[in-house]
Amino acid sequence: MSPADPTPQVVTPAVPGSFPWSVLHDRHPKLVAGVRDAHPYGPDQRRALDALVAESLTGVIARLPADAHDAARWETWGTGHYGRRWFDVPFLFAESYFYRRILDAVGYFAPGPWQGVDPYAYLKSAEARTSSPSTGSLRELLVAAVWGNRADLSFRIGQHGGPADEGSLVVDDSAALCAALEAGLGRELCLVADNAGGELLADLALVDHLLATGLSERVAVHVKPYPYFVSDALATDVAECVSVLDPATRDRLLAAAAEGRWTLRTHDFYRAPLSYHHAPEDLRAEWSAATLTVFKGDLNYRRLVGDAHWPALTPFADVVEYFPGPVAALRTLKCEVVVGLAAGTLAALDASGEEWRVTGAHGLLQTAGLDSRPGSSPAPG
Ligand SMILES: O=P(O)(O)OC[C@H]1O[C@](O)(CO)[C@@H](O)[C@@H]1O
Repeated sequence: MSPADPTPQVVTPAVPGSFPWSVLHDRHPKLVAGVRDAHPYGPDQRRALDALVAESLTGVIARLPADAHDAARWETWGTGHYGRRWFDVPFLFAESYFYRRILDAVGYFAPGPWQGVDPYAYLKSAEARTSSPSTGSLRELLVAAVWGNRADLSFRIGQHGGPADEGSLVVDDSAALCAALEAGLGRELCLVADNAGGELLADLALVDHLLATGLSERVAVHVKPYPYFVSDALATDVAECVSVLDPATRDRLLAAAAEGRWTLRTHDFYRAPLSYHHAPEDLRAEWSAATLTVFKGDLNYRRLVGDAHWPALTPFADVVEYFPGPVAALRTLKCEVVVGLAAGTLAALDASGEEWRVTGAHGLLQTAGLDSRPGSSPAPG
């Protein structure tokens, strides 16, 4: 499919038994039960969490309270979705808004004792403290950053247990990426982080390597502005991960931060229920100023390519042509969306009888625009 072809259908949770349907129907209730049981929440918070689950399963999507600090933002982001069944709206909206509503239910934004208390911190800390950072060559660190993306706590709540060892890369552009990095493409690198814990430790090992070897002069790690999709990394998670690193790596990273060579950034749009085609100008300007932007994880991939039923053979470069600079995606496959496969790979995966798109057994390291600056392509929805 070229950018001129009709855009593919947006993913929704409408079909019973489909993967997105099972996330809303099975995974979200389990996730809420886990959060509720792990905290000394009072009756109001418990009631609000249970009501949210009931609403998502059998009700229609309610608006945020009018006095929520971001009510206007969500009014715009959710245009056309309020009052509809949760299963009848785009999957990306249903998931993102569900996570926003959990924060409302537990009082994350309300003045009081629970303000700013990350409801997923208990999972993240355990993960950070039991994972070990990766070591090795540039390629090994890049590949470790792919498999680090298995460390996704919302994924663990689902019925699929990701295998512990390395799986297969269904697209492996690591040779081209290493060559480009060694030629200076990572000079001003932007890494859009995904999960805290083991994944973030792998990402920090990569960042440290790039800075220590001089392949990067500066690295900006982009994190979420508030808790999102269970395990997504916040600045506090970065601080926690730095604290469990070996002393030499920790000192190098702290020195890089102190000198402004390693920075943390965030942007409100990172918690938007929209693909990156819709990113505001200031965020696009940050990506565009980077010599290379690396997107980590499954959700970032969905947002980068557009959360749509792309034919898997669609070239990655065509789909991300809109992106304002060279780009790499490092993820394990935990949803139905994938592009850029070779025909033989797709045939073998389909013949395997596995649910290869969603189990996390497979990963990819995909690149585009390493030697050119792409222009623009349309959003799929
Ligand atoms: O943490 P990651 O790699 O972005 O993965 C999150 C994935 O989990 C899911 O939310 C399902 O629980 C997927 O829809 C999503 O793509």
